[in-house]
Amino acid sequence: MNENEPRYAEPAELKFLIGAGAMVGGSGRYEKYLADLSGLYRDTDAYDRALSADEGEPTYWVQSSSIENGDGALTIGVSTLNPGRIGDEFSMTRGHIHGKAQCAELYYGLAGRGVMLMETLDGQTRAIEITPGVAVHVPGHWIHRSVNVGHVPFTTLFCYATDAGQDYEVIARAGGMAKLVVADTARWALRSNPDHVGYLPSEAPAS
Ligand SMILES: O=P(O)(O)OC[C@H]1O[C@](O)(CO)[C@@H](O)[C@@H]1O
Ligand SMILES: [Fe+2]
Repeated sequence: MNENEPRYAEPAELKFLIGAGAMVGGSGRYEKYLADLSGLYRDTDAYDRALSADEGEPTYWVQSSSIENGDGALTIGVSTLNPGRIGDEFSMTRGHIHGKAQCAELYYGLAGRGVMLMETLDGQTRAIEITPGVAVHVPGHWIHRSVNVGHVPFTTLFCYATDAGQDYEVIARAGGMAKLVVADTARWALRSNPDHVGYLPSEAPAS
């Protein structure tokens, strides 16, 4: 280490502008647009129609604070997912399992109404609704995806180990997650994904 480099990371103050789905004080930001989400929704005709009517707003955006690296470091941030439907599936994130599959994650609802859809490689599913004040503690080894089942942007605060990493291939190889979150008289319901061919437990990212 260079002797002029600070020995410790500088603590960060993070301000959550909840109505705006924004965080001040972070170090990174990315957006995902509908065009980036090809193959995510089962109804490809509905996806193509939505894409041709798309006005260029991101489907979701993520701001985060990562102030150190390596063992023990945390990434903290805010993720905002716009409402909408493609066919009868609600607007959702890509979903992933952590590259270090044993790493857990916290999601805390700040605004809107969403569902955290979680699945294991051996075929278990859980779906927990998140509204402001509700947190979901996602354990290691669970694939997870946020879904906006409301009418307004769904914003969560998240926190995970910086070196956890995200693996998107496990879902892609399985033909999507096992369950879809679809519109229903009870607002939302789970339905089996006809294209899902099952996860292979041996496909878990190396931990
Ligand atoms: O990485 P995905 O699956 O596109 O989803 C984005 C969400 O997951 C996170 O990457 C955190 O794991 C957040 O940034 C955000 O809430
Ligand atoms: Fe995650």
